[in-house]
Amino acid sequence: MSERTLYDKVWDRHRVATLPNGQDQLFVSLHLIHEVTSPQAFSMLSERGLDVAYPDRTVAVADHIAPTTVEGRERPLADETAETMLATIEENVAAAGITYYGLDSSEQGITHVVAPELGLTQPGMVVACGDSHTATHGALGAIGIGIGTSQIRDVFASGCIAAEKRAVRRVDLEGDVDEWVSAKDLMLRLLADLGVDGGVGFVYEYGGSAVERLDVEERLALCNMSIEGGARSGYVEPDETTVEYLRGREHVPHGEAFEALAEDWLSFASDDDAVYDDHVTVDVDGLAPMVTWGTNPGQAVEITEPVPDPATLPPGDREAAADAIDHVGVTPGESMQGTPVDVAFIGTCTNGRVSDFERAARVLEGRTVHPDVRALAVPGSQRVKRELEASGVADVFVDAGWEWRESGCSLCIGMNGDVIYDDELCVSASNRNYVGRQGSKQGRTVLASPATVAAAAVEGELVDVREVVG
Ligand SMILES: CC(C)[C@H](C(=O)O)[C@@H](O)C(=O)O
Ligand code: SF4
Repeated sequence: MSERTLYDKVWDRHRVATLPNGQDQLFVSLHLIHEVTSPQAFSMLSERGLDVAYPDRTVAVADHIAPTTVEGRERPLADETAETMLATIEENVAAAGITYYGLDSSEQGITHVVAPELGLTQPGMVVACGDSHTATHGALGAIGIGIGTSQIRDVFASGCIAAEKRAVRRVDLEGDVDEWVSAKDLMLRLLADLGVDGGVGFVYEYGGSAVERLDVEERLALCNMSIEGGARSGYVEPDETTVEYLRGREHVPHGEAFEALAEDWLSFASDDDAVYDDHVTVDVDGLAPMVTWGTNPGQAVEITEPVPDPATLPPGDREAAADAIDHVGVTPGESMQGTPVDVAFIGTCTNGRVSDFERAARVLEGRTVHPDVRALAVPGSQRVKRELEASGVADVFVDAGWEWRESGCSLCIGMNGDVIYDDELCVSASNRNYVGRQGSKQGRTVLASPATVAAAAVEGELVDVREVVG
């Protein structure tokens, strides 16, 4: 059969049945769980006297509440709620026989960082997780689906979810960009163009010259923020870059078995004559580094551009824009350059991987954090942390005056005690900037790439990283 997109192919491979209500019953290849959204689903399962059907397809981590200091990880945790969440997932995974990367595991980290780096996520899979950033896994040519509590229960009980097939929008990002402009910048451009609801009802297939050149870590950052644009899933077709990324990883086979599997993986790429429901092309040629000016990820501009005057925006966006401008304290008509920064944060399932820290370290080399800035580096996983410590990148951060922490979600969502205070402004390599997201209602979050965060940490204000590295 031809004319199929990757989404069609993965869907067809995993569809078990069509249900009476029109939804499809979809078999889940890999079920990732974490301490925040799994407890209730486990309770629902035991209320019905059911066991986890496929413990060997389920992998658990502790990430959201993970303290990021060694002392903070001592049990019981200081925060009672966090301790309860941790104790609950420990009990549940032990009873079900599920692999668990807890706080003392050398593989602990954020779900969406751990699964790709261990080769658990593979092309052609359906990856489900009770977390909206499950789209991340699409970077490897899988379909990542963020699911709710009752669906987590369903996967536990049957290995399947009931799901509706979405429309596929091909999103081509075309053009050449500077080496200091990353996937995060491309994504913020796309979000600014299409808005945070622009992708509702769609799955995004990312392509075009600017995407083809991205390595897998960059593709992970891109797909990660699909949900910020309203698309439940987003993916990049598997290619040789994908295959080489997975070669040698812990959960993929070796030798001939790998070559055979790789051939199957590549066959999931969309057919040349694949039919799409919609097609968007974004010209990213010469794009400057992006920053958000508001309180949603689509309120973003190039660092060289002015913050828009709400009156010039589409009528439906004006009120939110005016509120955002008021909250963040920026001036329409002026660029974000020169905005003072209190906190700098690099980490998360968007930009907490090895290459993110490496690129930021190139900015930090020989420079120090501005005296008014608190700078926090939180590797996305223990594996990322180890690798950066072995290569000397961690030393660059520490020498520049950053706090070098243990892995977890940390300041992305502030559930582990890492927060900003009062009306502090945090320039952050994370994916969400809603009011209160980082733990303070008056707090302000500016989303940017790791390189831009590093440059701001050094200068004490938002700057064009290209000027800092000169
Ligand atoms: C806590 C969790 C359910 C949530 C999500 O679904 O994404 C979190 O990871 C986030 O980023 O807001
Ligand atoms: S790092 Fe942030 S976005 Fe990612 S799973 Fe954790 S809280 Fe959610």
